[in-house]
Amino acid sequence: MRLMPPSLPMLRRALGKRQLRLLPAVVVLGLASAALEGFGIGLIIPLLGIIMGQQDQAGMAGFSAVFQHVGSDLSERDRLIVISLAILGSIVLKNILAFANTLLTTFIHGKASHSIRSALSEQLLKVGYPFFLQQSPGRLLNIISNESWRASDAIQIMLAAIVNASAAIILLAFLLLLSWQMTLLVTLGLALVQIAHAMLSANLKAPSRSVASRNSALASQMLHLVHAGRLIRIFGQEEREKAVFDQASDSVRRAGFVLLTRQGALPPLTEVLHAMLFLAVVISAWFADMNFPLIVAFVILLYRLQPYMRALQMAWSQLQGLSGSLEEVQWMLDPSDKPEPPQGSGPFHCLHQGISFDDVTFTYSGTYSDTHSGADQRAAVLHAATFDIRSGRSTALIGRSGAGKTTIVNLLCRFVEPDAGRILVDGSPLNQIDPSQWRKHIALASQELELVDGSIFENIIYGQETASAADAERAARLAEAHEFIERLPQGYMTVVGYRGVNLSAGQRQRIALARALVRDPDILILDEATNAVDGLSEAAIVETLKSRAGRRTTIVISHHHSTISFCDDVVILSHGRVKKQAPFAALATLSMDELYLHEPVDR
Ligand SMILES: Nc1ncnc2c1ncn2[C@@H]1O[C@H](COP(=O)(O)OP(=O)(O)OP(=O)(O)O)[C@@H](O)[C@H]1O
Repeated sequence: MRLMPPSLPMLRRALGKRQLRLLPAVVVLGLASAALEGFGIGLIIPLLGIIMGQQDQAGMAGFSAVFQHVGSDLSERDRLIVISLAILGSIVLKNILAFANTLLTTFIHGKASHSIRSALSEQLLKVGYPFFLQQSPGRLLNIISNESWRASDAIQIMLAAIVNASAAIILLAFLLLLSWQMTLLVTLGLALVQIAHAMLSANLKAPSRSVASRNSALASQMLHLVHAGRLIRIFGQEEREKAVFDQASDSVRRAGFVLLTRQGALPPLTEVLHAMLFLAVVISAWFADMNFPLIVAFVILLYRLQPYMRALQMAWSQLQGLSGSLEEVQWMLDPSDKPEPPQGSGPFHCLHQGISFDDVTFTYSGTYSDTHSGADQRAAVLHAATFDIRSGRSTALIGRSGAGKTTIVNLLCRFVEPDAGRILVDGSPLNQIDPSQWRKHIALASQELELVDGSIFENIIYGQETASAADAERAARLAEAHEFIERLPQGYMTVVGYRGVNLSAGQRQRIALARALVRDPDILILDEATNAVDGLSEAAIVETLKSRAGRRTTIVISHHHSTISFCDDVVILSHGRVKKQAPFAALATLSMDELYLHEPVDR
């Protein structure tokens, strides 16, 4: 049985140093309002004494006798009024303090929730790119959109538990001062109830995890419906997809039902156990021949204690019920099992001689599902690749589909790192260069890089915020995009929509190319960057690139002869191996198919 609530370190981290410093104030306010409540209830002893004409202190000792003394030098009438006003005053003050505590805990909860979401987004931005190749997007979406909110709920539950625990401690102290024997009985009873509660709560972890994993699967299904709208319709898969979605949704319902029914059994059970305890105390007090006002004060205190104790015990089971969500959030925030971001701190100012791949071997690591199904054995996609990309020249990377061209781009941009071999930049290992400095000198236009949901202008200057409207227009002209942008009713201010859905594929590509060109990069990488552009526009783009070749290092990946026609060098890849590197002029007469089939060089 766990004595600590689950994922406490994660919650502590979410609270942060500043919010943790506010926790003592929560405790003090909780203690003070409970003390006022206990004080008010204690004053019932003299109040009842006056009403019942029972002014003697028979059966009273210590603290209860102190209460019985309150206002004893006043007349009976005045004493009644003063004690009543004191009771009312303590109730008003107690509620003011309770409200102040609500404000404080709400503030802390809001800050902590924000800090969880912010930490999640930071982790997503910081983590090494292979993380996204390994993890299911549905799982990540579920953690950010669902589980993070549940983790926030856990913080609220914990804060409420602190307030309830403070109140319970004070009320127990008052009980102790009234009668230590009876309090011992109460404490023993409460401990037994807590043990029963903790044993039953332990059953909540498994269903909680099951809810979290089924929610991930449902989120994947939702993503699929959103992204595959055309695919589903053209293949007439609506009914099948509906059935798959309903199954995923129903599976969440079933897992949730198990969790909620197990959780739901706890409050009635706790209430019955508390009622039994309450009656046991009343009966014992009667047998012990306690003074009547004292019994009343004790019973009222006990009655007031019960909701706090019940809330504390429910907090325990609620935290257990949220353990699946907390574990998911904790997993995402934990950097220890995540791919590291690229390292290196060396400066990079500009490319002088060139980039060399020296015996580079690379294998994509398995996805999350592969790892879990034991199918983590992947073949290398680059085998001891050795070739040069010379500075100030244009190099074409060609090869059949799956040959490893985009993988080379991923390695160059440091999205992934070689398993063996080295990539050298002007003779220095790339992995020793500061990745952000390196990437500042690269611009990538690729079929996979999406547009952001904003205007065309925002898309062109993305990552180059200092660029002016004139810069954006110049880049758009180079990318053969200016003409069509001008024809749009809102011109450069046209909103492209999510992933650029409002534009054609060729228009999207030209904007992506303009986005790369506006950076005026040292190294320009075009990975199938114009394959959806019409022939005329593509020819014009190639002409532009040709006229500007020599000003920068350009790497072009394409299956079209015309697109690579301006290149100085060509690297031919086949099944992850470099078959040949040669000046393009020497092979320019060969068709793409002939180039792909080119005989390997002897090494
Ligand atoms: N994220 C990934 N996880 C696992 N394997 C991958 C991943 N991305 C690519 N691969 C594999 O790596 C190999 C090379 O892929 P790559 O995308 O580099 O090929 P390519 O030459 O660019 O192909 P294309 O011309 O079709 O774009 C392929 O066999 C592919 O299946």
